[in-house]
Amino acid sequence: MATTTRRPLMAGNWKMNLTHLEAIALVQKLAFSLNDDDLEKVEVAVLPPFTDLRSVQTLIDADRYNLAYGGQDLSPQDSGAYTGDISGAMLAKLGCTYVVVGHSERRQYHAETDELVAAKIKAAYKHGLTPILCVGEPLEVRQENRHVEHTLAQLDGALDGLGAEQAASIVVAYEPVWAIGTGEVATPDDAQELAAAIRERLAKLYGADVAAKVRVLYGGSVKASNVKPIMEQPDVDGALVGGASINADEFALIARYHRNP
Ligand SMILES: O=C[C@H](O)COP(=O)(O)O
Repeated sequence: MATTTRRPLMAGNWKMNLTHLEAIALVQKLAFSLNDDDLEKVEVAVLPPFTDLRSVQTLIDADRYNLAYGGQDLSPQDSGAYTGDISGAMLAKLGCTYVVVGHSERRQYHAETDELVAAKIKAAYKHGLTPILCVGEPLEVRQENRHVEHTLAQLDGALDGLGAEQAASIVVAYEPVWAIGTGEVATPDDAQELAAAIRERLAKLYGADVAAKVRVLYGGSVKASNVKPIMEQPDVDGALVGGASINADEFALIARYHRNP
């Protein structure tokens, strides 16, 4: 496998939390908790609800914070009669770098299929956004020891029709559903097993050079107290953090995990 230096990404998925005023307070606090050295070592991104994005954009631009941000979902369509949906063009106009695609909560509560996830990934690239593609198995699949094949099938489905040039910049988040919001975190070995399997599949699909560039995150009950051993795994390049990311102090500690003893 080709080796390359991948800058870790710590992305905070706020889910359906925080008003735009609370968003401003959190981003300010987060920015003050991280120094230039932290932000050189680790890329830090926030993924607020759509209603917060304009405020987050204005604050980050005005104060020149070295923080990235993005949306939690996008429509596969460019525009039109799709009530309640948000297009990639709208997110791009707000200065978003990232967009989460295929989160298990979207798959569960909005019946998102792999086909739809693949279409959303293409829409993200069309509008210059970097997808954070979420894959991962539910508890019963893990209990049947089919977690690797399940997760790789989701990956194959999501990447269907995607070229190597675009695949090289995707971010893949391995999120075992049983670890999301449950307090039950995967072991560092579990995270490494799937991160390595994802990279291997990317190498098979796109070649070793592409696979070596892709950042693979772990997500599921990440906290300041458990992030370091997960980040020490060779194929884990960051974390997609849910609950702990809406507390600025905790998320800052996660982002500067490298300072922890
Ligand atoms: O997107 C983030 C994941 O769903 C993890 O959420 P959590 O950290 O609350 O378990």
